[in-house]
Amino acid sequence: METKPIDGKAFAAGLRARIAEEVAGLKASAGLTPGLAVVLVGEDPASQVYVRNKAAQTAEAGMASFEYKLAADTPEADVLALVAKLNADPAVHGILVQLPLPAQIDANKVIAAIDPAKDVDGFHVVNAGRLAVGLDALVPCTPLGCIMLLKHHLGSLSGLKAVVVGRSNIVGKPAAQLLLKEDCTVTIAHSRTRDLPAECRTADILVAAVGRPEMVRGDWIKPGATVIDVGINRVPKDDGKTRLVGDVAYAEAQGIAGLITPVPGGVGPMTIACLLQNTLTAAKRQKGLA
Ligand SMILES: Nc1nc2c(c(=O)[nH]1)N[C@@H](CN(C=O)c1ccc(C(=O)N[C@@H](CCC(=O)O)C(=O)O)cc1)CN2
Repeated sequence: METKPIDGKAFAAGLRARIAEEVAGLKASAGLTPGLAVVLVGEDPASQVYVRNKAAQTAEAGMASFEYKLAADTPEADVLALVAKLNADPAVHGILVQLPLPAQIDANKVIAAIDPAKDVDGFHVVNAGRLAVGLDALVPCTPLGCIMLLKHHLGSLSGLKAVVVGRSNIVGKPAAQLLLKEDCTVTIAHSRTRDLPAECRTADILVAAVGRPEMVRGDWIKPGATVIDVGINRVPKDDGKTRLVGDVAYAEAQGIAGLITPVPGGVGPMTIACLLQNTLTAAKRQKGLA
């Protein structure tokens, strides 16, 4: 069987172009410029790259970008004060605090302080709860991107068996909720799941979001299944440099999976494109335009 790669980079570029067009239309018709504030605390190298890319892609889409870079030893109270200021700023429609945060800051407290209407990460319990009960919500960007890719390539997901490996609040749980909303039969598997390989082999759609390099082996995949690899793991190479691998052993999946997202170039680029989509949605809702 031929295994086809899902080109998330190209899909994300198309999505960003459509968002930019809508932003231009909103500016012209309603005088509204969506604004996104991104807060980075500390100097984690990967986070610095993600935040830089977020700011650049926000500006490219014609939105207003507000960047806040705070020192690694910033007290929690200062981050909460900044969030309160951004909540009250009418030019800011979306607020994102880059994760992970330094140890002195409780991420749950910071997320809880964000106005749910501006929570473009979709991590606030109000948005998680709204998603769970089927109300309009701001949905976490990475799982939203996974569902967009799946629907684009498979059409209807109704009736398909989906296994999500990983139960994080950021990816695993919302991905499962979104698949359920698409009428999939969903299992959330994790490190304590009995016979994880056998569970994975039942999946028409296998979502790997565990953060462990190449944990999902080729013989865990049902022939013809669609594999969505959310992992972004940096592993050492022989020459002392590093390379990115996913949570799925990509080479082993060849000839077994029907479709698979590569790492890099699969789910990753969808994260920022969906952040822009959420910012546009948040801005429109705040102005009563959606
Ligand atoms: N507040 C948040 N923090 C974090 C999130 C998030 O959604 N909200 N997700 C991740 C990091 N992330 C965005 O913040 C992110 C990860 C990966 C990519 C991406 O484009 N990956 C590329 C490869 C990039 C590389 O070379 O390192 C790909 O997979 O092709 C974008 C955004 C954690 N924190």
